[in-house]
Amino acid sequence: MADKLIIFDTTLRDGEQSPGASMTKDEKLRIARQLERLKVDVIEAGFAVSSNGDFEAVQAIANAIRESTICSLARANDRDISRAAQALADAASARIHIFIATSALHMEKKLRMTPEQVLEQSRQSVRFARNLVGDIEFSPEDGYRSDPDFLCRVLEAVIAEGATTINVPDTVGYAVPELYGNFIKTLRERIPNSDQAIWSVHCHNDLGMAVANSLAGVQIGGARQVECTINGLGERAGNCSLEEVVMAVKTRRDYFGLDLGIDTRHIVAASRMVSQTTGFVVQPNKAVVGANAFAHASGIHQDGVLKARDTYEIMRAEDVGWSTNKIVLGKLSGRNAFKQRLQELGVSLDSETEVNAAFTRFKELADRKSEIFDEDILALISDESVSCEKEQYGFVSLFQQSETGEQPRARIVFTVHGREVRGEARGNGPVDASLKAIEAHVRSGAEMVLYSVSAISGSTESQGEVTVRLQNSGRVVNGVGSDPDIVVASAKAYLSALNKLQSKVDRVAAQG
Ligand SMILES: CC(=O)SCCNC(=O)CCNC(=O)[C@H](O)C(C)(C)COP(=O)(O)OP(=O)(O)OC[C@H]1O[C@@H](n2cnc3c(N)ncnc32)[C@H](O)[C@@H]1OP(=O)(O)O
Ligand SMILES: CC(C)C(=O)C(=O)O
Repeated sequence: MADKLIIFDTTLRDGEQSPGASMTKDEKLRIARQLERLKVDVIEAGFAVSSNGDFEAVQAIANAIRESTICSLARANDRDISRAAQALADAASARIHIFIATSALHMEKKLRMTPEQVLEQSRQSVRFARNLVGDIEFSPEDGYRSDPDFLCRVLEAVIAEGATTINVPDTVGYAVPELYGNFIKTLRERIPNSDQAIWSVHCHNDLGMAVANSLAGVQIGGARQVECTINGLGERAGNCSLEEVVMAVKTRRDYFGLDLGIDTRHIVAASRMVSQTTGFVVQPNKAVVGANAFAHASGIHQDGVLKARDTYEIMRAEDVGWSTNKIVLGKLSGRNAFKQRLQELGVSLDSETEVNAAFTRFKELADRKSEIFDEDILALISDESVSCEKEQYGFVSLFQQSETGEQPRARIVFTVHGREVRGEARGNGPVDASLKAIEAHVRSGAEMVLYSVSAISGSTESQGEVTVRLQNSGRVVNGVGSDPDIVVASAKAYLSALNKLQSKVDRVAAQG
């Protein structure tokens, strides 16, 4: 059987150390329940001594969560440890995480203690904690920048006192993968009782290498616990991101050869919950949980994914909690993706010529608009000019000008039986001026009985759809036009209605 990699989530402790990410007790409890659904092995719920609120949060989580081990951080002193033990009293499975800095810099400048004092305090604190809780994790803070000889002495001593997990933090994100992996390997080889503890990694992301360093600690160093946070939240540039490290180990099981207890289908929900709670937006290109992590925007990729998803996807979106992958239509999309979307929307065009006409219009639109929504496509298809039938009037271009205090004016170019004509007019508003500019040439005499505008999708980036109803000699027709520019959409709708009026006239004439 493969070794298991223990996932220790510290979103609620180190994640909360991110400036602005502080959480209430109820928020922490809600996230803890989601972490339990995710089947995280250990949840570091807080730092019980830090405030009454955090004590209560750790206590509430310890009371409520049954499936994960609940942990509280504590400095290497009796007061912190007692408070942690008190908060964890009702946990189904409790852990106290004791830390003290071991780098020369931290000992001298911050703790103002000699190495021998730190060694003795480490020993004593673990001994004290062991009388309260069986599961003790010990972290030499700034461990990666510590003198290895001294670190070996400290870690050997705390294991002898009963520490069950040894976590080697790269507190300031200074490590690089190979060196960090070898650092842990060396410690494990040099410390005689190293195999009496589980080795753990805790990496910060100051140089963007937290995940890579953690994985090197696992693969080269032999660590079997990774400390991480949802969305990589954490002090300064954050911690190793849970979703990335978990999916790396799962996706590359061929390389890591490790089992995980995580139910990855809850990852996206956890990411959203943490993002919503803290207000820290997840960047769209964030691995695994970013909105674009499973989205394809370019034609060649879309074509590949539609034929076989694994051409461009190394993980399944569904396995991390997305409902599916996404084909995002835009200016780089190709015909195959466009046709597939038409099919999904239940649109069937009669011929390849119609599809090509629609595709050309789609590309024109995509040049003006960064994302094409399904509603845009439906509007594009319903727009009469997709039809390959001969039309009398066709839109070409529009110029309009409006300024406060000035009467708007419009100049339009459109085709009449394929020949370009121009019209110019002033009106009460830009739309009125544009339609009058058409009428200046066409002189249909039709009466407008309805004009309505709606946004096709929810943002100002979306297309406007305009419906125009014209009435003439007892005939009533509707014209629809769509465009990101609603004045252009209005002109298109008007021309479309005129075409319908004209085709009714032609049909009546043909029927004799
Ligand atoms: C690398 C990490 O992420 S470590 C975790 C960091 N997280 C936090 O600090 C968040 C919660 N912290 C807090 O709420 C507060 O800092 C508290 C309650 C822990 C302590 O508050 P205060 O008692 O006011 O002390 P303050 O924070 O100003 O200074 C820290 C003290 O702890 C000492 N100390 C720091 N680390 C340790 C340690 N691991 N073990 C023992 N003492 C320590 C410092 O030397 C300093 O002691 P001093 O007051 O004698 O100079
Ligand atoms: C307490 C320890 C594990 C820590 O957060 C760090 O060193 O970054």
